[in-house]
Order: sequence, then structure tokens, then C-alpha cells
Amino acid sequence: MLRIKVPATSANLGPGFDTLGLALACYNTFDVALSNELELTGIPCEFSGPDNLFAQAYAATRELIPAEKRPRQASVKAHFQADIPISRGLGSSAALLVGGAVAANELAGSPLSDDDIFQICTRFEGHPDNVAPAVFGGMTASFVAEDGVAITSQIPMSDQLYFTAFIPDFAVPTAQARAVMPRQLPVQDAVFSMSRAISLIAALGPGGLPAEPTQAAQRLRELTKDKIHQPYRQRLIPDWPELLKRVHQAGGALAVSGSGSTCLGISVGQPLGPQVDLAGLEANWRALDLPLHLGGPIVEDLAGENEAK
Ligand SMILES: Nc1ncnc2c1ncn2[C@@H]1O[C@H](COP(=O)(O)OP(=O)(O)O)[C@@H](O)[C@H]1O
Ligand SMILES: N[C@@H](CCOP(=O)(O)O)C(=O)O
Repeated sequence: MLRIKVPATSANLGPGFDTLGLALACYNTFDVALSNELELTGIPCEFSGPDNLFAQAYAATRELIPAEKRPRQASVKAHFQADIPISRGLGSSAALLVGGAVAANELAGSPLSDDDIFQICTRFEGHPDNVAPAVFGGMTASFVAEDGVAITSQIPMSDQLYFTAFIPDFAVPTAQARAVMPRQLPVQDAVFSMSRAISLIAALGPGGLPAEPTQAAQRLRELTKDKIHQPYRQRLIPDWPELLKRVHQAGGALAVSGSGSTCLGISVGQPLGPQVDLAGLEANWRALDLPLHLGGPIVEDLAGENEAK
């Protein structure tokens, strides 16, 4: 029996639509073993059939394993402990895909590389920005080349940064949040976001922000602005203007996390969770101060012996 822990991810970081993402220390944990039949436990029953994303990624990854290394047992039993909230913009779908792909690979003795896992899961997810940090950890910038190959780079991060997930009690499925975006954009809106995304990458690196805390917060607020997706998605989050005001008063910046509904707070020097009052908003919100997760998914052999051997 193997235990696989895959981190939550927060994509876009404001202006880096479908490009930037980071891994956060909140996990989906999958206890997995080879089996002749698919058996998924610990999940809401509406998500437990063969179209479950974990099961789909498992099956697709297994097919890519050379026949001589493919385990004889055709399927997997997996128990989920899913701490990543579903359809809240924290990469729950990417975590399931990566969990399934890593399970298939590990139970076959790891014939595939991390990059293979990244390619398989990106094809399912349709964009690489959650899958890359879920597979490689830290903060990543990613794109899919014209030949269909996904490419990612790790971005060095300052250790002075704090990330806070403000999570509401309502879901926004990614498909819905993509549907509210316009099909075409004015060039000046694209430039608005592109210029901030590039400067944001530099700003989040070691020594990338002004040393004076008020100026650092001001710079982060400017660099997390966006005109590609946030203006449209903020309308799906009725508390956005008030939450933004409170986060700014607490000295932080705020971006829609992935496609929402979670909003990601970024601050320098101290976490925002204890500083931001969440009372009196329309929705019920909770704040989770989450360290960056570095490295890939965590794999532990619970039985001391991998069944594939
Ligand atoms: N714990 C889980 N168990 C089963 N399916 C899940 C789980 N978490 C996520 N999913 C799948 O992922 C979908 C949510 O994906 P999406 O709307 O992109 O949200 P997110 O922003 O959380 O990735 C769900 O509809 C379901 O199919
Ligand atoms: N770039 C995607 C990211 C979706 O992230 P999720 O965590 O909401 O699945 C988008 O903005 O649609």
C-alpha cells in the first residue's frame, strides 16, 4: 500500500492567466494498492465512478507504461482523504489527476518521469498552470508549445512571502468561470496583464520587492491586477470588493485563486489570516495561511513493500 500526497495549487496569481501557479501545503492524500477492480473510497458517491479524474489519469498512465513493466492487476483501489476543497480554485481537479498518474507510475515501479506525469495530466486538465506546481512544487511558469508539449520553469521565491487562502462556502466550477470570460480582448488589456505578470515573477524572487513594507505591499497590489480574467470572475464572488478592501487594510494583496471562488492573499513579513476580519460578509469565509509546498508529490510506502515488486 502506497500513500501519495498531492498539494493544492493556486493558479494565475492575478495576471498570469493559464501560466503561473504555486503549490500550497494543503493536500489530497491517496492510499493506493493494485487491484483487479476499480475501488474508490472516501469520496462523495457522485464522484466515485470510472469517470473520476483520479481513475481516468490512472488508466491513461497505465497505458503508457511499457507492457513488460505494467502490473498484471489492471486497476487500483484508492482511499481518498481530500482536504483540498472542490471547485474552489485550489486545484482539486489537478490534484486528482496527478494523484492517479503518480499512483499508476509508482505501483509499476516508477518507469515514467515527472515530466511524463506533467504531460499526461496537462492533456487532461487542458492548461498546465495547476498541474506543473502539483508535480514539481514551488512556483512555476508554464505553457503548452505548438507541438502540444507542455513546458514549465521553476521560479525562485523569496522566503519573506506569505500566502493565505480565503475560502468561501460556495463553489465556482472552473468550466463556469472560464465561460464568463470574453472570447476576445483589447490589446491594451493583454498588455496590462502581461506587463504585470512579468514584473510579478521578478518581484516574488529573493530581494524582488522594495525593502520598506508599505511600498512592498503597494507593489504587490499593483502587480496582482489583471484585465484578462479577474474582472469577469470577480462578479461571481459578491464579497470581492469588501474582501479586497480588508486585505489591503491588513497590508496584503489579493488575487482570484485559479478560477475562484477562493481568493489568494499575498503578504510580506507576516501572514494575513489573523489580520483580516471575515465577519459580516455575504458568504461564510475561512482563512488558511498555507506555506509553499516545495518538491513533488510525497510518496510513502505504508506496507514497507511495493506490491508491484
Ligand atoms: N475529492 C474529490 N473527489 C472526487 N472528485 C473530485 C474531488 N476533487 C475534485 N474532483 C473533481 O474535480 C472537479 C472540480 O474541478 P474544478 O471545477 O476544476 O475545480 P478546482 O478549481 O477545485 O480544480 C469536480 O467536479 C470533480 O469532478
Ligand atoms: N488557469 C485556470 C486555472 C484554474 O484553476 P482551478 O484551481 O480553478 O481549477 C483558469 O483560470 O481557468
